[in-house]
Amino acid sequence: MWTLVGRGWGCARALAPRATGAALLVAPGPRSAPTLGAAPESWATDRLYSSAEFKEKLDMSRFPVENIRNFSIVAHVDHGKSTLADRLLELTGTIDKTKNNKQVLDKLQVERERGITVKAQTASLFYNCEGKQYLLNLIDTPGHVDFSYEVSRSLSACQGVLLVVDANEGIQAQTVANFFLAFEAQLSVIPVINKIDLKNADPERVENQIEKVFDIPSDECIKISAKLGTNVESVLQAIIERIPPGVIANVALFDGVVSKGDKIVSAHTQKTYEVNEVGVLNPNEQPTHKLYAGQVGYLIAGMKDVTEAQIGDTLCLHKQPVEPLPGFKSAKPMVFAGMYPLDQSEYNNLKSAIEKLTLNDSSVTVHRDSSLALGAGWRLGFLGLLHMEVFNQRLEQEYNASVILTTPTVPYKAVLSSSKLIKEHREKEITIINPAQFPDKSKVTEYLEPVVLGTIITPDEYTGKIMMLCEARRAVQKNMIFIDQNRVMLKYLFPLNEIVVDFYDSLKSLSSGYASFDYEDAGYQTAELVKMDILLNGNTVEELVTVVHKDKAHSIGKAICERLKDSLPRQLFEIAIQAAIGSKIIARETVKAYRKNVLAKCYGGDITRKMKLLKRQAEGKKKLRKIGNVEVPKDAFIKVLKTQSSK
Ligand SMILES: Nc1nc2c(ncn2[C@@H]2O[C@H](COP(=O)(O)OP(=O)(O)OP(=O)(O)O)[C@@H](O)[C@H]2O)c(=O)[nH]1
Repeated sequence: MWTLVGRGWGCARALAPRATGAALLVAPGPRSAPTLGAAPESWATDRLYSSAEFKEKLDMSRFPVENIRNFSIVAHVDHGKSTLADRLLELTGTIDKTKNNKQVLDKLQVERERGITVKAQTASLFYNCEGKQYLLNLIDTPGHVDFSYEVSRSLSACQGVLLVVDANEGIQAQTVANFFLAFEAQLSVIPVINKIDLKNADPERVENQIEKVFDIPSDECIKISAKLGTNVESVLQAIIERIPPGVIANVALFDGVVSKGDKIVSAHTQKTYEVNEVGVLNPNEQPTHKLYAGQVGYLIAGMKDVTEAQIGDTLCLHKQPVEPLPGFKSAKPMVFAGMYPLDQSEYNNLKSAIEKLTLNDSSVTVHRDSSLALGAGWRLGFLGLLHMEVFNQRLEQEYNASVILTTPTVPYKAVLSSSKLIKEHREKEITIINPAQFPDKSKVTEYLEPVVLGTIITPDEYTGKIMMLCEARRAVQKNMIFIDQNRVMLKYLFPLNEIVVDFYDSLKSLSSGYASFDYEDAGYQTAELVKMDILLNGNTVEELVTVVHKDKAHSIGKAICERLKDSLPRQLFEIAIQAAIGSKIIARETVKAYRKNVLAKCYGGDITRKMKLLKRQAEGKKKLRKIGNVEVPKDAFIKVLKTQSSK
């Protein structure tokens, strides 16, 4: 039996060009490294494992479980994971040293542009140590909080991690989060202090931080410069010595052999497929005909779309059913936003672009939605704000799509008291991802909002300002320790909606960029939530209904009214813009009456010019949405919907 550990980018790439039959990445592959795992014994050890000759003769049956190590590299953003991965690939001969390799595992355009890793990549390295040939499966991981789902997914396939820490910056918020993910998964953690070549590097200080925060003896830290390659060989040694041999890898074979032509069944869908191809990723797909227990590889079967290729699924031979292995926790969207085509005629193109992109990123949830002002569209769920931005950027870059993305919201819950509503929803506790569906207070026992446990690491001098920022965001302090003489680690419980829009930017700007932030899901807490309506001359604007915390209602309502005032054109009569909770008005702005005379500049009697101007005015009106007697241009909605903030 095999478990489907990841689909990865490699899989999606394979899916797209093949019109029929789908690629199923059973094992996101590692890149191979130097040593003669399966190479003919006559080969010199420095022979490149990237060579065609090696790949052709690759015989995976020659790697017993005790010679396999599955590991991930985890780190805070920019601490050097990808650079270390490049060096490991070079050192093991997987890629050519002479080629000035830079972030070989980062393949998406958005990754190269933003310098971040979004999708976990993997590579099989072959390494020769003291006469033994090892297969090291390296699973590179994203750096940003939003993608910690990819991190956990990678970790579940490993027995150990390299925890990379920048020798100058030291432990950052995400280092802490990643360490605990690995610790909880009971993995061996090898601390690697990187960038020791930097002028301001202070590896001893970082060693002490590691000992203090993670309780790892400082002499276990390996000090390297991934950029220059200094001491990277010791990392390979440590992988072999400190990480236990592993059976499970990214697409792990737990038992038996899988071969081309085998009939397999998915425990998740119960569908049967024929295996068209198996192999390893070296670094691209390299067919091997067979994969054996303990090995990691990929598999191509006739799966038609990603929903059939569930991460964590168990695959087994058709005639030998097994108990499914425990699956992986699926990613849970934490941020929801509306997405609409800029022009409705683009709806179908955008639909197909979203479908293709979600093939590659199944953690995005998609529900059809429509808005009177913005037309037909979708409500998408993302893992976090950066995830949302990256998705949007990929739509634009890879599919040339122009979209309107509305202000993100979080999933609230309501415990219902009205038996009619309970019957309607078939459950007592409902999740609300669309503010328009927020149930009235008279029908609920309580409302709940998602909370996260945030970790902030900052130089001491900014602590005061940061504490004020956190308090303004309704956060509750849980812990505060000095991790060395001048760095503080703060832990706060935040309502998710308070950090979803601009918390990270505010934190960065008030700490001159020095504070780092990470968060983990901490469930739900009771909250005094209210539904806020925006009215134009007494009529509710459905698009602008929001759910807000009672204490923030006034400031948010005021901000929306002001923005709407700035973006609404004057009309022939006065317009009252109001924010209301139930029948109570909490904010108001007024747009004065005005008549736009498009003919004002037409002196004399050129009738054709006058007609043209009147026609243009009429066309402009088509883009307006009438709310009561008030005409609202689409642009006004876009401005308000896109810039609303949680303050
Ligand atoms: N001086 C120095 N710079 C390094 C070293 N290792 C990495 N860097 C630089 O640090 C920056 C970030 O390195 P990456 O390898 O992209 O970091 P990463 O952790 O993979 O980043 P994410 O994918 O965004 O999480 C790059 O500009 C690297 O060139 C090192 O040992 N010394």
